[in-house]
Amino acid sequence: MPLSKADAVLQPPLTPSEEPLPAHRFTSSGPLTGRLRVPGDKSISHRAIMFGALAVGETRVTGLLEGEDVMATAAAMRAMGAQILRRAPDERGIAEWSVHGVGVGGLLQPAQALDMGNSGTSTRLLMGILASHGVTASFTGDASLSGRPMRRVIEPLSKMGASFEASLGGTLPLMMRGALPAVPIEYRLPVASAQVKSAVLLAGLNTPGITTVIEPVPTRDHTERMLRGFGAELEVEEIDGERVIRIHGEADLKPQQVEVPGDPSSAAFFIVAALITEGSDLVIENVGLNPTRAGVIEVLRQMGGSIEELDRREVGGEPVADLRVKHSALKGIEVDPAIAPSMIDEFPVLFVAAAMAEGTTSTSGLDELRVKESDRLSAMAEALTSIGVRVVEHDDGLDIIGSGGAPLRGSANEPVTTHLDHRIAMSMAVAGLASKDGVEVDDTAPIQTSFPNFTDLLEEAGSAR
Ligand SMILES: O=C(O)C1=C[C@@H](OP(=O)(O)O)[C@@H](O)[C@H](O)C1
Ligand SMILES: C=C(OP(=O)(O)O)C(=O)O
Repeated sequence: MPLSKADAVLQPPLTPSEEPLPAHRFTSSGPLTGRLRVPGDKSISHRAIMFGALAVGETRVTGLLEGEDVMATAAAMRAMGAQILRRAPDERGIAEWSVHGVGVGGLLQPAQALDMGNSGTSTRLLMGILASHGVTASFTGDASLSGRPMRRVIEPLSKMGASFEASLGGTLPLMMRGALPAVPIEYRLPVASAQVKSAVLLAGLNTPGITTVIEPVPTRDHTERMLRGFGAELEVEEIDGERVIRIHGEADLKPQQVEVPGDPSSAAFFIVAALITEGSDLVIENVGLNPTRAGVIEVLRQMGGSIEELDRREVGGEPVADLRVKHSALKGIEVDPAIAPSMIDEFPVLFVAAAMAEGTTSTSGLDELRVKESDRLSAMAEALTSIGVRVVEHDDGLDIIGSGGAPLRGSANEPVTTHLDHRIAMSMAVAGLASKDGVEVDDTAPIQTSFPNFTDLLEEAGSAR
C-alpha cells in the first residue's frame, strides 16, 4: 500500500540525537499517588517491528514503545525494504504503527551502515536475521554499544555459515555477510541471554531444516511466543531441566495485530519510587507480568514491599495486571542468583530499594550486568557511594547496607555519572526522591532510549521538580 501524504508526515524521525541533555536534579516532593501507565514493552516492541517486517502483508501494532532503541530497529527494517509508518492517534489517543513486511528471506541489502544507536537488542537480533539472508551489512552504534560483546552472537551465527569482520575484541563497528542457504545448528547457550537465543532462532527462520537452541537457564521468552503468534513452527520441550527450542526453517510469517503491554522494566522505577516514598499509594496500569520478566516483583515482595495485582488479564498473549504499590518498610535480603535472568535489567533500581531497606541486601551471579549499556555493577556502586550509601562491590554482585528508611544524603555538589546508560539515569532519579539534597543526574538524554516520558510521569505522580 503506498503511503498517503497524511501518513507520510506522521513518520517520526527515526535517528536518535546524540546531544546530551543538561544535568537534571531529582528531589523529593511528596508521595506518589493516582494512576499512571508506562510505555510499551521494549523487547516486544523490537520484535513486533522485526517480525512484522518479515511477514507478508500488513502488521498493525498498538502500544509500541516510541523510544530511540525501537526507532533504531524500525529505521534498519525500513532501510532493508519494509514500509513502516505511524498513523495519527485515534480518539483515545492510541497511535497505531503499520508494518508492511517483505517476507522471510526478502530483506534487501541496506545501502548504508545500520546505526543501532544504544541498542543491544536491535544489533544482536538483526545480526541473527541477516545471518540467513544473502546480504552484506555494516553495524555501527554509539560509544556504549561499541564497547559491548558481539562474539556471543558471531560465534553461533558463524557456525550457521555467516561471516563477520568485527573490531578487535569482537565489538562494533562490524560488517557481516549472511549465508544463503545457512546451515541449521544445535546450540547450547553458554550464557543466559535472550538476545543470543533470539539471534540463533531468527537465523533459523530462513534456514532449511530445524535449528535448535538449548537453554540451561530460562530467559525472557518473547521471541518464542511471538514467532508462534506470527505462524512459525516452533516447539519448546523441557529435557533434564533444560529448555530445548526447535524452529522449523524456511518459515512463512503471517501478519498480525499486536497489542504491546506495558514494560515491567519501566514499571520497576515507579514501583520502587512508590515503595520508598512515604505516603505513596500508586496504581501502575497494564504492566506485563510474563514470568520470565517478573522477578523484581517477587524480590521486592520478599523485602516487604506491598505490591498488589489487580485485574489480571491477557494482553497480546502476555499476562498483564494493574499494580497497586504502597509505601513499605523494606528489609534487606540475600537475593537468590537463580532469579537474576527474570529481572536482569531491574538490578540498578533494586539497588536503590536496597539502599532504603533495613539491613544488608546481598546479590551475586550478576556478571552479565558488567556488559550492559554500562558496567552496571561499578556504575551503581560509584553512583550510590557518591550520594552517601554504603556499598561493597564484588566480582559478580553488590552488597548494599540500607539506611533503614532514613533519607539518603544526595549529591549536593557533584552530579552522578550515568555512562550513557538509561537505567542508571532513571535509578538515580528514583534515589533522588528519597534524598535530603536531591540527586543531580549528569545526562538524562539516554532515558530517551527506553522511556521518553519518564520525567513527565514522575512529575505527574507528584515527586519531581
Ligand atoms: O531480548 C531482549 O529483548 C533483551 C534481553 C536482555 O539482554 P541479554 O540477552 O543480553 O541478557 C535484556 O537485558 C535486554 O534489555 C533486552
Ligand atoms: C540491556 C538493555 O538493553 P539492550 O541490551 O537492548 O541495549 C536494557 O534495556 O537495559
